[in-house]
Amino acid sequence: MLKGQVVRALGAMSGTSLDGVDAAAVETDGVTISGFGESAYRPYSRDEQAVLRAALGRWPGQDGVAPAARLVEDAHAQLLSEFDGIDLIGFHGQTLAHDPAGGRTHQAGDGARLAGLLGRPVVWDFRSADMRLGGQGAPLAPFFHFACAKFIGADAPLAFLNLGGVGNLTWIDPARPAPEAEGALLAFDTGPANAPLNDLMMERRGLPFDEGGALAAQGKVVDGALELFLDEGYFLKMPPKSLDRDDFSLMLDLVRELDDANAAATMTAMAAAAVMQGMQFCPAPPERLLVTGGGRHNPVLMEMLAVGLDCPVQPVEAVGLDGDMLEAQAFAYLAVRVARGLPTSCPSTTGVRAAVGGGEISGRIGS
Ligand SMILES: Nc1ncnc2c1ncn2[C@@H]1O[C@H](COP(=O)(O)OP(=O)(O)OP(=O)(O)O)[C@@H](O)[C@H]1O
Ligand SMILES: CC(=O)N[C@H]1[C@@H]2OC[C@@H](O2)[C@@H](O)[C@@H]1O[C@H](C)C(=O)O
Repeated sequence: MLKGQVVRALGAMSGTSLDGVDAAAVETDGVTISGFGESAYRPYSRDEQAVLRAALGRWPGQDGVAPAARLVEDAHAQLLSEFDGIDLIGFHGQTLAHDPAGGRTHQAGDGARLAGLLGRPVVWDFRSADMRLGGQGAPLAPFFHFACAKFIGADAPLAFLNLGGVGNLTWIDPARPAPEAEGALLAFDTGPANAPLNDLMMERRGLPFDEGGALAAQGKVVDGALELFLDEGYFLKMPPKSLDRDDFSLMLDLVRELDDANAAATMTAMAAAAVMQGMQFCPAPPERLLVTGGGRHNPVLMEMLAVGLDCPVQPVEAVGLDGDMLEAQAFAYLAVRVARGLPTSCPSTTGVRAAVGGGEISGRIGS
């Protein structure tokens, strides 16, 4: 791929919430974002979710992993075949397990098979190269967040917060020349965000999540629970650092004795508290916190952040971005960087020893 050539890349993400696949097109040369294209979503059915859930925490070769991977590939093939005029695909796959301390991570889905099914080049396995060089393998969206900061014309430090199943924060100094430049980025997973609350809703109410924060709004945050939660060593650890979806499944125990509304309020407050704790690591106060991911649709969570932080907290829509598609767009952008041999992570985003480009390319990329 020629330097400076703008291509139309399609990114696809199947997130830790296991709700479905997001796909979105981005026009970019791998450095500058020229524009955003169409997007689409394919939810997983309840049966499909059960297959994925059964494979959570498992590694390649273990029971239930092969059917989960095939399901992920087929769901992507179905969704991505709807797009026309695509030069390159960035395929994240479905994280089933993530063990940064053990140096391994598992995203189900074979990009080579997907490339064959779609007849298009696919960049995939974005996290392994970073881990081989001592990195956490996550988060990887920060280089894209840096490009977004440039795209929106930011000229002072700002932060992006993704409230997915897990939360992740990227602090950015947009005055720096490139994302891998010293002092341009600091990134890490803040803690659990929606995943434990979703698990609580399923356990107590048979619902996938607390729509609009309605249940949490009826409850009270219980004294002492936040302190116990924040006692976890993870929150004191210096970034970079990353988490697996279920690293905090014990959180449910902290609210076991509470009624449904108080448990939901307390868990929502825990997600907010993890972010507030994380914000203290920012090298300089961000001018604003731009929130992406499904958690920005939860007004109770957003209000807790707004009250607890001393900078404006806004959904990314405030700057014209699409918070439902930012992660899919990130993998479109990262795919182009991989194709061009540019780095996708650096010491301050994943703890990797040196800036590195991660990703395998299947299929032939046009010039
Ligand atoms: N209207 C809403 N009210 C409350 N919460 C919501 C709403 N819409 C989405 N969410 C929350 O957002 C979650 C989905 O977020 P998102 O799609 O960003 O996660 P993900 O991409 O799967 O996760 P990750 O970023 O960790 O990979 C839902 O599971 C739910 O908890
Ligand atoms: C191992 C893995 O899949 N991690 C996800 C997860 O979901 C949110 C957070 O934890 C983040 O670290 C990452 O995803 C985003 C897309 C990232 O890599 O930036």
